[in-house]
Amino acid sequence: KDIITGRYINPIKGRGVFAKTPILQGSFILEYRGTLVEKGKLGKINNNNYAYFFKHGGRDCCIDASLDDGSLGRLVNDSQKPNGKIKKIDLGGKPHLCLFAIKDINKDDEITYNYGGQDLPWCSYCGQELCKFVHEPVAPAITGSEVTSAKEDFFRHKMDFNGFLKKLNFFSTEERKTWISWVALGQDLAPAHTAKSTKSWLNDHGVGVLDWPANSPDLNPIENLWSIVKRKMRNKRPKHADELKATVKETWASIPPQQCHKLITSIPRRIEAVIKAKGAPTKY
Ligand SMILES: C[S@@+](CC[C@H](N)C(=O)[O-])C[C@H]1O[C@@H](n2cnc3c(N)ncnc32)[C@H](O)[C@@H]1O
Repeated sequence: KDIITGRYINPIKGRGVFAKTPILQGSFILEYRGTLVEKGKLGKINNNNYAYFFKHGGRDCCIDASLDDGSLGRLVNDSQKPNGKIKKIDLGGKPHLCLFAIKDINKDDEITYNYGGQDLPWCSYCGQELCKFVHEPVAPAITGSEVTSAKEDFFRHKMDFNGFLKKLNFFSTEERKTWISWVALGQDLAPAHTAKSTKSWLNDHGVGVLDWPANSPDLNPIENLWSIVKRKMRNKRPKHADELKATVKETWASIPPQQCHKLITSIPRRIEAVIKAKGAPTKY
């Protein structure tokens, strides 16, 4: 941590790792730390942004760094022109994923390595105007537990859709479409959602909408989330509309991201249950 630091970059890229001092080619930078998960248990790893898959002794393994333990390896971003490379080092039979500098790195440069995918969502904007934005920090440095990523906030529930769109106002319409194409809006068939004006607004703004079967709240984890909010608010007695709004917001913000994550990862089980019940109601 003497030579590197974590820093919030922007709403799209989230956080990243930067050099605090020049780092010479060949130097050890950090270890990608987390929980080692071996074959047989890989199915239990939620497909998260912090899982590093690799082979060890011919077996499929993964370092699951989804738990924020304050280590910086989990914050290193992907690049097609990286200045670092992960090497697996065996210590007493246990693999360690170590990041080394593959070129001289200047102070304040972002540390990156190639995740190994050509079709990762952010690869599509390479070389475009948006690329500059993504590589230029726009926010002041925030470190430690204060670090938040607006994109994660959005995905994990804290930011509402309008907030997300506001952030997207940085971009041209075309660029916006690229980013919005990462997400699809899941909404039921309530008349307000299917109204002509809503549909044309979503269409004009390039927002994809998931196909949604009628009468299927058991497929939609938002229903469980709202029911948690309602339960938590049972004993609250707001006196007027503004107080009600504030209480809903406060209750919503008190739901830990893990709870949302749990609901999201239940989707495959929900789908299986609905198929098994041939479309009839399930326990969800
Ligand atoms: C291991 S995390 C890296 C740290 C992450 N930026 C954060 O704030 O927690 C991997 C995630 O970072 C984001 N990411 C990594 N490289 C990126 C890039 N070149 N452009 C945009 N987002 C990137 C993606 O959301 C990816 O799933």
